[in-house]
Amino acid sequence: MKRVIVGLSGGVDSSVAAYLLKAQGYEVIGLFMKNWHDDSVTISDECPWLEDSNDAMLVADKLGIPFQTVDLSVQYKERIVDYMFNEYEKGRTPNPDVLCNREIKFDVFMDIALELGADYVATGHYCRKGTIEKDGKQIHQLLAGADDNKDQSYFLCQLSQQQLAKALFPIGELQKPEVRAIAKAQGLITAEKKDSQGLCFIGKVRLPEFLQQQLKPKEGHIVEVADTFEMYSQVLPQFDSKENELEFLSKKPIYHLTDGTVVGKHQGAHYFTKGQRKGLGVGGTVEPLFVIDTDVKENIIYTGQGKQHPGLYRNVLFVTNEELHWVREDLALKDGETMSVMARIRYRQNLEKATLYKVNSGMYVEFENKQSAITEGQFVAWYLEDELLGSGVIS
Ligand SMILES: Nc1ncnc2c1ncn2[C@@H]1O[C@H](COP(=O)(O)OP(=O)(O)OP(=O)(O)O)[C@@H](O)[C@H]1O
Repeated sequence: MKRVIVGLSGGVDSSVAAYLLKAQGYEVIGLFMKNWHDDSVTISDECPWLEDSNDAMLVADKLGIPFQTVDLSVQYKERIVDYMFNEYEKGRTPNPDVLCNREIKFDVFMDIALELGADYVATGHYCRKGTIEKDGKQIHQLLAGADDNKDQSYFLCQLSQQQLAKALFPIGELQKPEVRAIAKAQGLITAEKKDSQGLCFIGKVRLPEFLQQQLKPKEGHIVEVADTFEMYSQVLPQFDSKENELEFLSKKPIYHLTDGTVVGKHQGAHYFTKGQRKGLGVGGTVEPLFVIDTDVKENIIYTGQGKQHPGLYRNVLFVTNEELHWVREDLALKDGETMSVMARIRYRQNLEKATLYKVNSGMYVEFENKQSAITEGQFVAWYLEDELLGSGVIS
């Protein structure tokens, strides 16, 4: 009998994942991980981890499976929390959920599971795994979940073939209402529990409060840039190669204090992210202000009025070789090669038509349509139909 360790979070999805595996005849063990140490960064009294671990235990009890808790707070602090602060400090916007899967759930947690004799690690993610044969080798595919509204393949975009080989996603073929119905029919106490917010570690705490614990406030200007501001010189230069054109288009414009009007003050440019609307505290404009860029060195936030402000839009982005990852290693582009794909630059964004251009120093992603708020530090992930092929950090 194959042994599976399920990451039981105390939510409905992993509860049902555990139930399904047991029904399929696996030997199932539930494992809850504690990510927070009470004296590391505080995340308010509202943090529900105790309640969650209790729910996970009750689910395991109901299903009649063994249950354990592991404390991964040290690794979590090193690999996720510190990285978060570092990235924000540099003016980039990290994605802790993607990282948590690569570094914790499918690494530290997976190693513990394998030591406990598991053949597989299962989670309650809405995605599917496919396996194909190519040149006599087994290749694992990361496929979108069947529920379009819930697909979480994006969060797993940094997984490797080795990690996928040991992963199972038991609820990937189901729709969320079906998952809830199963939980209800089985009398699992998580059946009606609200979905978690996505930010796997922040719990109920708000991001600005979290960041303020380590990043010191520093007053600076908020500048409004007019939508007539020339982002690029009016006449595009003549490009002698596609690569030069892509390089030019992938560069964000560099704004200066004098490129707009000072309209307010902020408490630290590193608390803000591109595309952000809330928290600027500047009223009286015809349309709301959006952050179009942050300059953490000069501590200035550049904003523009309205969602359509040209400063928010670009259609080319770049990923360095160091931050380029192929789930499908066998399809990795070589220098000079291109590929037509569908891509997204954030979770829940619709897939958009794009072309990948591999060059010596990294890879360009050129979208057919301009994208709003392409943000440094976030992940771009590319797909062919419902298969996620690879991903990279936007640089
Ligand atoms: N504290 C935890 N301990 C063990 N596994 C976890 C924990 N948090 C998340 N997981 C695993 O990762 C999966 C995805 O986590 P996420 O935080 O996105 O929750 P979710 O999609 O709301 O799922 P759920 O309803 O199971 O909480 C979970 O289904 C679970 O298998």
